[in-house]
Amino acid sequence: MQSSMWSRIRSILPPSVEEFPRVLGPEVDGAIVTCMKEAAACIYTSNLERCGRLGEQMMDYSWEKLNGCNWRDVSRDWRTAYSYGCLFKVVGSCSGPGFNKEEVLRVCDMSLLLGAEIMNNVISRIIQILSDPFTKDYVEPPECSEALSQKRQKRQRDPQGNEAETEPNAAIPEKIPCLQTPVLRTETAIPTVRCPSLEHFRDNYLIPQKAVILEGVIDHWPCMKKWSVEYIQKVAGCRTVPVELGSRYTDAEWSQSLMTVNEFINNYILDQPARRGYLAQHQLFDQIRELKEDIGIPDYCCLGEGDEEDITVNAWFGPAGTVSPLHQDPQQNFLAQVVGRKYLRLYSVKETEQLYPFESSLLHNTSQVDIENPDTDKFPDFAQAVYQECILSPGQVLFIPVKWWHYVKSLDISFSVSFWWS
Ligand SMILES: O=C(O)CCC(=O)C(=O)O
Ligand SMILES: [Fe+2]
Repeated sequence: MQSSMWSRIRSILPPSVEEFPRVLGPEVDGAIVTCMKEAAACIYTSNLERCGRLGEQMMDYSWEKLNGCNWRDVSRDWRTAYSYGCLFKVVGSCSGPGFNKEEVLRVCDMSLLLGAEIMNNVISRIIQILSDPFTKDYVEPPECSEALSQKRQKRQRDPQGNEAETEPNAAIPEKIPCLQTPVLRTETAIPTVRCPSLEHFRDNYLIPQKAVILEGVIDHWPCMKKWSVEYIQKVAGCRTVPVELGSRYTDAEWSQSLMTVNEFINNYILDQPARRGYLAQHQLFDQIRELKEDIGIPDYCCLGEGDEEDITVNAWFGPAGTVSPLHQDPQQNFLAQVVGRKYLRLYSVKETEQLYPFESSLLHNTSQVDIENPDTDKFPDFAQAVYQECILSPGQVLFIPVKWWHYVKSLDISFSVSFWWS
């Protein structure tokens, strides 16, 4: 069984040990450099079990370096060493007995999430092989199938309590309530335009920096028909992703954790746990190619000066009730709503003083005000700040001008995709 998987992985590795990369950056200890040389040699002497063990050692050792300081200070050399460790471990696991696809995928994802790109994206290419149903030892991961689909129910309730037939792709379980839909005032409503021309959008919204909801611009994206909790589980269930735990990132007890999409969905979407979980601000589409094929890039991004590769595409997937506290970002944003609804409140840059940004450099782009329950003694000018708001529904794309403050709360199980561009 394993031989097919291993032979496909072997075929994308360099043909001889001489062609295997030898160099790790100068910051990496000599012991790890030696480990790497030996592990590489093991591939070509078919000592694959030892290769896997050495990979594990490299991962463990580099792990300490990756976690010993702030993420932004972690050296690229150590991230590279970590990824080589992952590669060797994968070689050991795919070639030996007891091959466990989920475990191998987990190691690959750890490399994508924490490591650096190595050998022309070899880890992503291994993931492709693992995900290819025509590779002989492909097995449907148990968590991705039967047991979970049985957990789901066929009907949903709207906030008023009326029963509605669920769309075939909605698959929202009945026990997850939707939040009460806020009632919006017409004076504060963000305007909506249908398929504006590039020039119209540029002249009326981009240049004057005005928020607007675009309609009809993502209807043709496959995600609009395909995405549901069930589909995400099918395509990505066994993949490891970062999840934010806690009500909001400004809370003291907020943290982040790595878990599989199945664990996230079972524990934080299908169940109602004490802590909220949110797969937030993650570049999921760089990690999972199949999902990237379901989305596009809004045409209006071409009005920016950057190239398409400079656009940061983030996934935001979570239950009803996720909150992104009032904050601003340094780029223009198209927030595309694919599944469920979100309430958004926007304040222009002009209102900044009345929003009381935190003073620390880490949180200076975040307001101290809890906008749903503002402390008027501490933040007396907040009530005067002028805002706009909307309920963003599936198929709508909100343009949030650069540095505009935004507060976001999901009203249903929700999946949005944001495009940060300049
Ligand atoms: O949807 C959310 O929770 C936050 C989205 C956001 O802040 C962004 O796209 O910049
Ligand atoms: Fe944001």
